Amino acid sequence: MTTWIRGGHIMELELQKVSYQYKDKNFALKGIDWQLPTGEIHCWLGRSGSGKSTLLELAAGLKNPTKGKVYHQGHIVTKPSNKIGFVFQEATLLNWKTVLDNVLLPIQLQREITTEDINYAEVLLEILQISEFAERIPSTLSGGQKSRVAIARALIKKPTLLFLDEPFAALDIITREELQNELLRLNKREKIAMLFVTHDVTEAAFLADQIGVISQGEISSQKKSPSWEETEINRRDTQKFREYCINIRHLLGVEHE
Ligand SMILES: Nc1ncnc2c1ncn2[C@@H]1O[C@H](COP(=O)(O)OP(=O)(O)OP(=O)(O)O)[C@@H](O)[C@H]1O
Repeated sequence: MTTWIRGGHIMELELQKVSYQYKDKNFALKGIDWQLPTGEIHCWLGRSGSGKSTLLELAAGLKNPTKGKVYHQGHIVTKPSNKIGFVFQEATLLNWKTVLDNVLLPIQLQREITTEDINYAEVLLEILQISEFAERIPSTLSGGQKSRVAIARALIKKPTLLFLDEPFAALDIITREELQNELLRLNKREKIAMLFVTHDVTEAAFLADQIGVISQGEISSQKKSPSWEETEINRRDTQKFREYCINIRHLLGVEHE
């Protein structure tokens, strides 16, 4: 396997001059370059309609660029692979299956489920603190609990890279922050790289090692996160974090809260 090293870092994902145009030609992504090193969390932040979801779909191999190339671990991407997981805004769980079976679904679609798979699904439910709901059906869960199931399902095939498209947009702020904390813990514990799309400045500031601001189909600016000495839970209450959020708002072109 080719391993791509850039500036001493192994690249999980690399976009090289990626362009895309919808057939009606009303919207285009223009020559986007991006590098996501192994184990980091990057956020693409932008207003509605700026092209975040389109770019994420290109990065995940759900769409193919009109021009340019996408690489995962040095291999060119033309379709989704087992090494990636995807979490969408809607949890899209099957209501006729239990939570455990929903988590195992990506495996069931490919091959026979083994005891090892079930054990791993149970570990994921435990990490995401939803073990007690394993035998429930999704329609009996809250929005936040469903999001946890969707994350567990995205991790069942042990991806090295997780794509998340505004997964917490419909949740209340407290649940949202709990799940953001959970993602950080997962990232540290399992060393999974994440590419997270959001229009929420605080969410991007909290999660990302690097933020790319997307505006009208281009990455208009990039910002590397400061190093945080505070624990992940307390970080949001610090002056340093608030100032960082203001900086990012300026990059987005937002002058007032
Ligand atoms: N299938 C499609 N055909 C034509 N245009 C599309 C299609 N899907 C999206 N677009 C257009 O592409 C642009 C970018 O859409 P995209 O969904 O990537 O933006 P976004 O930043 O993710 O927005 P949001 O935050 O509202 O989800 C928009 O102008 C949208 O109208």
